[in-house]
Amino acid sequence: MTHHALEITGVSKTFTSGGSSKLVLEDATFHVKEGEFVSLIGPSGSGKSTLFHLIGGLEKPGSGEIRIGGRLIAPMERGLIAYMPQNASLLPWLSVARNIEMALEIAGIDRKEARNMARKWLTRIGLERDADSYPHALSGGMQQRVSFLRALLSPQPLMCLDEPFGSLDALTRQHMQTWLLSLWEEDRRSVLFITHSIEEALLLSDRILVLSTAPAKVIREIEVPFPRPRGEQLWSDPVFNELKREIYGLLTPAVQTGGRV
Ligand SMILES: Nc1ncnc2c1ncn2[C@@H]1O[C@H](COP(=O)(O)OP(=O)(O)OP(=O)(O)O)[C@@H](O)[C@H]1O
Repeated sequence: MTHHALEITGVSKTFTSGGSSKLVLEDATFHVKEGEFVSLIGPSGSGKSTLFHLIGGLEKPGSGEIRIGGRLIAPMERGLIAYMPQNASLLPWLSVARNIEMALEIAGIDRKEARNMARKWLTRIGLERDADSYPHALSGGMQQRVSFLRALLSPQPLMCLDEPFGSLDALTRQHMQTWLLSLWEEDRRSVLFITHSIEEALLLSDRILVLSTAPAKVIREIEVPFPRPRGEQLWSDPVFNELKREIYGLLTPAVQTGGRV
């Protein structure tokens, strides 16, 4: 029997602090198929990062089930996803090359082979000359590339990317999107991707889940119809612009609150 890469069923989460409590996720239910690229788009504070923390075992769900590769995960069970947080999470005391080698060694590759592979990959992403630098010496875009590469080379079949390009300037972000797309289209890992950019979601995803304000629910599911490989030619596709308008409409406050302001 084949399993989905990720299945979230009826997941709720309430945060309690200082005597007050906030329901952040209510009965969240969705899945990511094997090899599928799914984006979550929703208002700020709707609970997207919280969802990732539950999947990654950093927080405990209040109720509901999370299955990764068909297996029900225990609350706070870690190590089952390749995770890339909002800010590049490189180990500052290791060189760029060592940061990559570590991901490979964790995947069970021996040190010598990891070293060769890291050099090869750094050359592929145009950072061969930075292999021995420390992360702080790299620009934000370069750090994000290394951080993405670490997630890509991690052994877990599901990658969860939390707004990986949010802190980059518009031009670097566009380069990173097409770069990620070309790498991803080669081996099609299962991806759950958080973004605030409608264009980014349309360019990258097979499916987009639009979330409501907290407590977050999936208010619309959009199958993105464009064939792959995709590229910047999409920007001028009329269907792209139609979908963009539709999602934009779903994210306006009036729709989000059901007419209540
Ligand atoms: N550990 C925590 N304790 C208390 N409240 C929390 C905690 N973590 C998150 N929250 C609250 O849960 C809500 C959802 O936060 P979350 O970071 O998941 O939203 P988000 O959709 O990822 O937002 P953004 O798009 O701005 O990154 C927010 O109101 C936040 O303040």
